[in-house]
Amino acid sequence: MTTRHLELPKQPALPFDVEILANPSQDELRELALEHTPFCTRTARGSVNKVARNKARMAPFTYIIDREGAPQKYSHNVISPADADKLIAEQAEYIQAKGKLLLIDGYVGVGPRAVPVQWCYTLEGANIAGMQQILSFPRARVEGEEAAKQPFAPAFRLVYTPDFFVDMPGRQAIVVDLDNYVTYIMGADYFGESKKGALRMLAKLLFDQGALVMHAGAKEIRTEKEHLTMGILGLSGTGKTTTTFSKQGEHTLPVQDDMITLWPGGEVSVTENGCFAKTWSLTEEAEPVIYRGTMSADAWIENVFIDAEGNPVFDKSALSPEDVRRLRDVLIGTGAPQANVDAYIDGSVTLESVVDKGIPKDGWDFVMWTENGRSIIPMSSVEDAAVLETIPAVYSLGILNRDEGSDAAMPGLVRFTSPEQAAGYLMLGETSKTSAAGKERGKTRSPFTQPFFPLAHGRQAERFSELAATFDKTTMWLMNTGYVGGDAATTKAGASLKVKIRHSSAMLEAMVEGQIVWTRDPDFGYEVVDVEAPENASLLERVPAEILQPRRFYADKERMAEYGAWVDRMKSERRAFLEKWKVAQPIVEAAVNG
Ligand SMILES: Nc1ncnc2c1ncn2[C@@H]1O[C@H](COP(=O)(O)OP(=O)(O)O)[C@@H](O)[C@H]1O
Ligand SMILES: C=C(OP(=O)(O)O)C(=O)O
Repeated sequence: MTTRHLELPKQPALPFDVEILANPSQDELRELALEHTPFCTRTARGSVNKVARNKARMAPFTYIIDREGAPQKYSHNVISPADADKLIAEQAEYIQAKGKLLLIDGYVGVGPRAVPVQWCYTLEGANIAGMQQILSFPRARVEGEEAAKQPFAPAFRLVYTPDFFVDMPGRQAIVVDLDNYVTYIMGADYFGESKKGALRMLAKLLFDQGALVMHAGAKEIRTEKEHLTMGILGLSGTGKTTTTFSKQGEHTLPVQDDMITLWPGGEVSVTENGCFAKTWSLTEEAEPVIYRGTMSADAWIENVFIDAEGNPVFDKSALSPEDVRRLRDVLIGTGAPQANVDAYIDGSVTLESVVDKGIPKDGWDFVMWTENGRSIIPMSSVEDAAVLETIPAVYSLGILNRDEGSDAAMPGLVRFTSPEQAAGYLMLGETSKTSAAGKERGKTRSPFTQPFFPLAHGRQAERFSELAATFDKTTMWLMNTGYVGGDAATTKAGASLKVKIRHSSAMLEAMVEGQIVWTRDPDFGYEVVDVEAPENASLLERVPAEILQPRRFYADKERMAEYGAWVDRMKSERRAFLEKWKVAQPIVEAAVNG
């Protein structure tokens, strides 16, 4: 297969008359961060942690410049060119007044489909620059040593001023210029805006060139005969990173944990030279690569709780009044109301009075540490990583749905029976909201699990259908990485089941090895593991039958009425969602009835 080279836009010269600090070393960036980034400290392990105001990406404050007066073309909020120009001019004044700009030149992707990107930060963003330098591919690797000494010609630019507050909702704005491939980030201080800023523009650029950038991890599967790629889509927090790094026998090599690009013929290209991993409940035993990377001296971490001795703590939840006293300046400096902080310290307000079922009331978020702590892990520390320049074609594509709640009835593993059915479920992008999505809980649907796809979401379904028609035989599947019949609160009492990482890994392994005997689900027409088939006995030793077929769980617990209500509701909600996006009728029918 010949790889077509990309048509790339070209950025004009930098429009700022300031001192440029171009491509400092990691050590220099660490020193700059410790000096200029607020609430950035060195941990006892030697790593650098930043406590940020934003604990997640801010979709409501992200605006695409709409030059045609056609907001329906985009999936994000839009902003008029005049309003955008005003914000961009104010940001330029801020940069002039600061007098210095840090540049990180690098690539999104590697090999012939790599896109050159210039990330620009005022000095308070030095930690973000340090993290971004690791996740981007270095010029020398893409261009070769000699060419990398020549002036850089970026196709995309990001201008990131974390502490420049604007007169907009939330005092922040992420302004996306998809016509000129520049993103301006003002008043946000979360690293995810930096990486997703470039990846969002990549999604537009490559969509126009016939591909689909997917919110998906990937792993390479090596059998004696073939090398193949498995793509794993999922909303934030559903398990892409965990599944990418879990092992299925000795034959799986991690490729990417967040975004891949799918091309005609099932060709795959990569985007990042590492990952921005979650650290919540991290243990060495369950996630050795992420744990060791996070604990290493040269790690960049964000929003991780650091104890009084300077050590990272990954399962911190409620803060005690003593914790809050110690962290008073950090908490107030990152947005906690001072009066509330002091009332908590002096004991006039208690945890129980401001937290309801684990969710803090407005103004009291600071009493519960965020579950969206993060760490940057370079691909170079992933010992068994695949060769990223040459990724084999996709042969297996799945979607993760972290189901949760009394009506969590998605089977542990589903195999789709037609490309239309798979396209429908990908378009539905179902999951239960996770910590990474902020305070919101409950079921959500996000087309292709990709809320930051900038063009109208329906276009993802169209493009996917076109691409799927060019794939070789590709297995498409869904895994529930959450619960059956309940949530964490009900699992201990046996009223629900948790789909554990080892269960998911066992199901994936059996599927990769082609060992599973399937049976048709009577309600939805997709296939599930046949728990009666003797060929599936070894999988059943590792995964409960009630996870493989949740209908059995509801039957055992005499909850079939609930199960029946779930089936009816899913059918009508799924149909309504797909019809709202004007998805083609054969896809709607295949997703609803099989
Ligand atoms: N069955 C499972 N599969 C994958 N992750 C699971 C599972 N059960 C629990 N988890 C936990 O859920 C979280 C998933 O997060 P992560 O893999 O970072 O998601 P993503 O990369 O999609 O944002 C991890 O903390 C992981 O330990
Ligand atoms: C960083 C993000 O994605 P993920 O949680 O999938 O890493 C994000 O959506 O901001």
